[in-house]
Amino acid sequence: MILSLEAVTGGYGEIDILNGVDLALEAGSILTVAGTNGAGKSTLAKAVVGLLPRVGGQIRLDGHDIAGLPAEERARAGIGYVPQVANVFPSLTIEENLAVVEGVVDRRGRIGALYEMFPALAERRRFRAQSLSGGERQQLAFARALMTAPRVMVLDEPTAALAPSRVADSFERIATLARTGIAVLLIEQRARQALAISHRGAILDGGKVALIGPAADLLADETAARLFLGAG
Ligand SMILES: Nc1ncnc2c1ncn2[C@@H]1O[C@H](COP(=O)(O)OP(=O)(O)OP(=O)(O)O)[C@@H](O)[C@H]1O
Repeated sequence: MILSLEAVTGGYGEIDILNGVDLALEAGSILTVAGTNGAGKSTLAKAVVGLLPRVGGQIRLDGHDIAGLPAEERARAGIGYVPQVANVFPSLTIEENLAVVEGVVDRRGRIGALYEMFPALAERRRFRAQSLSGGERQQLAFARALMTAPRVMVLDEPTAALAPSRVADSFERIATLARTGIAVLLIEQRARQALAISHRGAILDGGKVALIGPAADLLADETAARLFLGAG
């Protein structure tokens, strides 16, 4: 397992939002985390990447406990993150947004590879990020996270800001990413579509994993479907 969580707790103030989460993710696989609003999905993403003020339990990357490391060190260790609200620098150009990412080996080569993966960004490389659509900004945030060649990508609702016509493309890109060996922790409201490209799925409820298993089993599980998967 490239990433494993054991009895992870944590929250923002006194109250725990995560109440003992156990999860494991294999290299090159996609694990979808679904659940109702407020279940703690974004909080879980923050716990993994190091942005939650208070975390307990164990978070292991390649067997090493990283729960005590600050976000920059987790990024350096191989964890990429695309938050729900795309974090790009609006006044910088697309190329500058990629060029300013720290800790990159072979910056030119990396930017070239990412332009191949995101042709829309390549076309607009000299434009400021503020001129991009929501979906393009998401692509830029994605590309920024990939600059450091992460081994694990944590994606918090990557399709939320997309026009419906772009959603399938985005899921396809995520599937491609996993085929390159990157492990993907995918937080999604569009649970059915996300599970369709995932190896495993977990349902978070009240800050705990209520159900976990192969994605196909979750899709076929009537209780999961009724309670958690919704129409998406
Ligand atoms: N920065 C914060 N400070 C305090 N409480 C927060 C903060 N962010 C989230 N919460 C609370 O933590 C709980 C879980 O929120 P979280 O965003 O993790 O849920 P979620 O499952 O991602 O939901 P959604 O799908 O709506 O994003 C909610 O009760 C929310 O109000």
